Amino acid sequence: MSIEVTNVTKKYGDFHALDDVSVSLPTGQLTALLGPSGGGKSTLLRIIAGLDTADSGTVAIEGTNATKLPPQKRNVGFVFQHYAVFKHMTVAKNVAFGLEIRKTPKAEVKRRVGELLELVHLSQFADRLPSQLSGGQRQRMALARALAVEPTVLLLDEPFGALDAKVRKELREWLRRLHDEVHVTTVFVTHDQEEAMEVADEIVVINQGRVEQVGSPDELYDEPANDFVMGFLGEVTRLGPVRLRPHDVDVSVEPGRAGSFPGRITRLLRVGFEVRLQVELDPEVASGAEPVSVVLPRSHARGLDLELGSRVWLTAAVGAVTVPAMVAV
Ligand SMILES: Nc1ncnc2c1ncn2[C@@H]1O[C@H](COP(=O)(O)OP(=O)(O)OP(=O)(O)O)[C@@H](O)[C@H]1O
Repeated sequence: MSIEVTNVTKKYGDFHALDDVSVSLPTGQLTALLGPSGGGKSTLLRIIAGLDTADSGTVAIEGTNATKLPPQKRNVGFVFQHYAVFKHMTVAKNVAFGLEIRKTPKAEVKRRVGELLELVHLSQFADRLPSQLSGGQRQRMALARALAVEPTVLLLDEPFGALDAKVRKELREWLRRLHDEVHVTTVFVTHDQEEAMEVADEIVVINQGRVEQVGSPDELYDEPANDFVMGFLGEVTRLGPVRLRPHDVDVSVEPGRAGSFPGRITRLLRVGFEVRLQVELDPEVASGAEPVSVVLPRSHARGLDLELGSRVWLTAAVGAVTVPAMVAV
């Protein structure tokens, strides 16, 4: 394991920002710390980086107990959302900075900076100032700078947070490819589940200072440990005593299936190749419950001849992922 966080607790006054957190992050992996705002993701990242200290618990990096080591002795590189670049230095100089303060020979610095700029596709901008780059290019420069000193671990705190959706998406794909090329153990913080699902090998879901679940994107999506994880990773609806994904609700236009819930379509929306329904269940089976959300392929909806007001019977599809609803009907 590259990073071993064991029983870490961090309090601010009476408030538990992290409450007995333990996680193991394997070498060479790209891990996302995912969770809602204020959940403790950045605090955990800062404790791994050595920018903050835990009240109790330990952090080991590549087998070395790093709990009391200052950041510069941990061999970690980091990139934060509002990265402090040296505005008066060129892109190449910014990337070279870490190597120069380590007294790396000039020729070696030049070679390494050339390689890194190529890696992040900024070779043609080597002599520009950071202010002459786009936001996405600046973040790539920040990554090159963090990678320059060949860190054991790369820590990224919402690295693409301040960028617009399109650039964000491009950088995500690029980060994944970069990671596949250099294989440095990388941990990044995000509150965006799509970003985590798309980029990470493994996701650590953090909420209210605790780890809710650790797993691959598929594991989390298909086998959420609890209601919170399920709801955080995608749309969820309630059908009687369970919660499930809207595309896991089966629709029939005839009664008779065991355990089916009768209702009426109160909303029908075609979005691209799918149809989204809202179904109000009959009061006898679900008095006062929220309408059930259902998503089905357009061809399927057409086959059933569904319209606004149609009577339907809903069941959980065979093999659907379900978790118990908080309050049973
Ligand atoms: N220096 C501090 N003093 C007091 N409280 C703090 C401090 N730093 C963080 N906190 C609190 O600790 C909690 C966790 O903060 P943290 O920044 O780790 O959350 P986060 O999950 O990274 O959220 P976000 O996505 O909004 O950055 C928050 O409620 C925050 O207000």
